[in-house]
Amino acid sequence: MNHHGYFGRGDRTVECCIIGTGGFGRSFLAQGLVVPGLSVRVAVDVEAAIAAASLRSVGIAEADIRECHTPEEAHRAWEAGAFIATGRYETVAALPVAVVVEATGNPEVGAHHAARAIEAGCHVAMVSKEVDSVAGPGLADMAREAGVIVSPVDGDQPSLLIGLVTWAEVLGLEIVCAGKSSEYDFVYDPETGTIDCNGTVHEVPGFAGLERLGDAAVPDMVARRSEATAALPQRAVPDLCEMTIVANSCGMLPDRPDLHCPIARIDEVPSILCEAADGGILSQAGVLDVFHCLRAPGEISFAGGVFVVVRCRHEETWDLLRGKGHVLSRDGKTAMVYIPRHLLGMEAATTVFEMALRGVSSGAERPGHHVDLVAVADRDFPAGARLDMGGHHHSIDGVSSRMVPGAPLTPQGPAPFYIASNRVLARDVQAAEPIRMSDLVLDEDSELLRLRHEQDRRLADRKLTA
Ligand SMILES: NC(=O)C1=CN([C@@H]2O[C@H](COP(=O)(O)OP(=O)(O)OC[C@H]3O[C@@H](n4cnc5c(N)ncnc54)[C@H](O)[C@@H]3O)[C@@H](O)[C@H]2O)C=CC1
Ligand SMILES: N[C@@H](CC=O)C(=O)O
Repeated sequence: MNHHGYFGRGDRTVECCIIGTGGFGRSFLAQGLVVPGLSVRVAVDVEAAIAAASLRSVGIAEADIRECHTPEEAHRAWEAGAFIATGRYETVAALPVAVVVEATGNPEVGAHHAARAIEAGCHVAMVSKEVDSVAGPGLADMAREAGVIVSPVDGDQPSLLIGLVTWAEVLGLEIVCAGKSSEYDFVYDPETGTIDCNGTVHEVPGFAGLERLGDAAVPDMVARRSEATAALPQRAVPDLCEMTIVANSCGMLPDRPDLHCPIARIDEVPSILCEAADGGILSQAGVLDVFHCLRAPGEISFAGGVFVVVRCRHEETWDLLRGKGHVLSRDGKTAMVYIPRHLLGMEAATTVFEMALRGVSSGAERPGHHVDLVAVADRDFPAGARLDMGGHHHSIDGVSSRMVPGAPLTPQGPAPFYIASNRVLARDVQAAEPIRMSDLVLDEDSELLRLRHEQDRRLADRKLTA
């Protein structure tokens, strides 16, 4: 596909506002300086000074930046052609911006910004997948009614995987499994008997002999690797959150609520993430999962990329493809096709252009509510405990996540993970129990909760599919 032809930009320029100038936001700001037809002149963070510092950090001269605290100041700065830094989206909401990129990663704040941006007539590039996992299908529907689009964003895996899945579907390939590798590889060094994961080195003496699948039985090898690396986290909330968004766009489900998350070398994926009847670990085909990329120091990484494992139907073609280096399973029944990249804000412009120039989302035109990402207590919690969300993974200490069939909120039903986050427990919760809506002290002013109720209402009115 010729991307210039696909986007048909001509001499148009798309004006954007970035909200949240952290790791993702700054990568988008930096790219905004070099993408033809992309202008990112408006930056929002918790304080104007922080947004201004982010603008400077990507090379914008101090003299070209205005810190604005009122809509009038923002208007004047816009007219003067300056870069605008502000501490509140409301200050810049009236500016003639086509796309708001929401990248705070904060579920409550992200929900507020998405709702206000839709009201302002802007498309929303929803980097904050936390919001999407709670109310994405409803938001997409609300946006459509308002004549705009809310989309997952290229640069993060949900959008990239939706692209790969739909590409495979267009080509008539049968998808056995679709997913991504986890954010950081498991780098095993046989000389030291350690695994390095994101700079933390773990002693894994039991891993010797498990480096390669060879002729071993897959379920056995997967279980032994998992046991030998019990010290390393093997489930991460963002991974399940990302697969929830893909589920709601593509109508695919996980094989188990916490995914399998096997530890696998790149060339082993189609032998592992295939049905048990073909020697793999899946109980069915057409499911979502994640693998931890196992490699040796210095070996190439999967780079948190996305993949589909597809059924090899025409033996001769796949034999040819194997000869060209494609990754087939041991018995040749399945193959992995993959994109070993996710480039954060560096590649978000393709979603911005899809929305602003083509009037389409990078996700589904009408995402359904197929899956909820819910919270489960891993230990006992007393009433009054606060479920603080924190860290790079936006996780809650002592709480894990599951992907379960999507359903409207009820007092006895499980709470979406990011509705539970940052809330106080109204009653004791025992280990291994789901955290239920009635277990939480809820703030009825919550925008996230309002959006979720709106989604549930649209589902009941059959505006959305379940
Ligand atoms: N950092 C990464 O490697 C990637 C991050 N993402 C996604 O991007 C989102 C953001 O993640 P990061 O950039 O890593 O987070 P971060 O913590 O580095 O940045 C978040 C920014 O939002 C700002 N912010 C918080 N509340 C705000 C408010 N009320 N108004 C305006 N700004 C506010 C913070 O001050 C901070 O600058 C998350 O949803 C994450 O999943 C996606 C792909 C990769
Ligand atoms: N999807 C990101 C994680 C961000 O939340 C990654 O894998 O880098």
